[in-house]
Amino acid sequence: MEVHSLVYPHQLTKDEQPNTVAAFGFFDGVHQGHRTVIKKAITIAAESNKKSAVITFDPHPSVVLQNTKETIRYITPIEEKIKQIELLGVDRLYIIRFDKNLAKLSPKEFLTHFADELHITHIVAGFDFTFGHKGAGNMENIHDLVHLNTEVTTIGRLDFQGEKISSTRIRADLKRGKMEEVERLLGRPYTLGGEVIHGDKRGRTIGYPTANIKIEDDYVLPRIGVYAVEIKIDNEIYSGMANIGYNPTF
Ligand SMILES: Cc1cc2nc3c(=O)[nH]c(=O)nc-3n(C[C@H](O)[C@H](O)[C@H](O)COP(=O)(O)O)c2cc1C
Ligand SMILES: Nc1ncnc2c1ncn2[C@@H]1O[C@H](COP(=O)(O)OP(=O)(O)O)[C@@H](O)[C@H]1O
Repeated sequence: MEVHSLVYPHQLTKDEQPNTVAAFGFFDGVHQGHRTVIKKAITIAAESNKKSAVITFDPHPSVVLQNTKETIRYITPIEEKIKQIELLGVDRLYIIRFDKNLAKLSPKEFLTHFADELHITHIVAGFDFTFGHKGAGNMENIHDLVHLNTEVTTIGRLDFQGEKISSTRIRADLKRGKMEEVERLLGRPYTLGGEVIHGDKRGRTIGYPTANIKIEDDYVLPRIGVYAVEIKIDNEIYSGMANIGYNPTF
């Protein structure tokens, strides 16, 4: 997968880009709803002999729009999101930096710059996707805003047990430790990654070799507790137990 990080205004031109079908959205979690949108773009691309792409943003719009000093946490911080999107078999990923200038673009300007000028001739997004200043562009008015030759496919709402599958719902489930539900909504087990660092070397003395994982990316962590886990080290999978929390005794 080719990954392109773009800042508005980008310098790419239509002639340099392949004819592309792109899925648009923030895609935090790359959950079942997101996968349906992305897979649709891949299918259309294969049928029409075009390249498939995902257009996403970083950081989350709320960082810029609400001017928050709080660290925003993600189900899939950007590196994890890249990994998950690549696993779906997407040809190209465009990561657009969400900043104040981007937020000012009208829906029409947004489409001209990030669809037409990237040679995107087919846009795929979910029923509730919005774009442009104050989210004024949506999947209804997009038909009046896109280039005449650009096609649009809208994916209907994907539910689980009568409720929309959404990043907000998954974040809430992670915080409550409802990991089975998280897995169903994501379509895969929740994963996080980090570097193994030295601890107090206490575990090995009681028969449990431990790996202390330093989480540097901004993950939404599951509720404090002890979890059954699988650990991947150098492409080898091990079964284990993980403690998310503190050392109350030491
Ligand atoms: C089987 C097992 C039981 C543990 N029980 C406690 C405990 O009762 N209180 C505590 O503060 N930490 C407990 N720990 C956590 C350790 O203090 C330590 O944080 C952990 O093993 C990772 O660091 P290490 O590199 O020193 O092994 C336990 C760890 C293991 C593997
Ligand atoms: N449950 C769903 N069903 C259909 N499309 C969805 C669903 N959830 C998200 N999408 C679509 O996926 C893309 C990314 O959505 P985003 O706003 O990041 O998701 P969320 O609603 O999970 O916060 C958008 O095009 C959005 O419309």
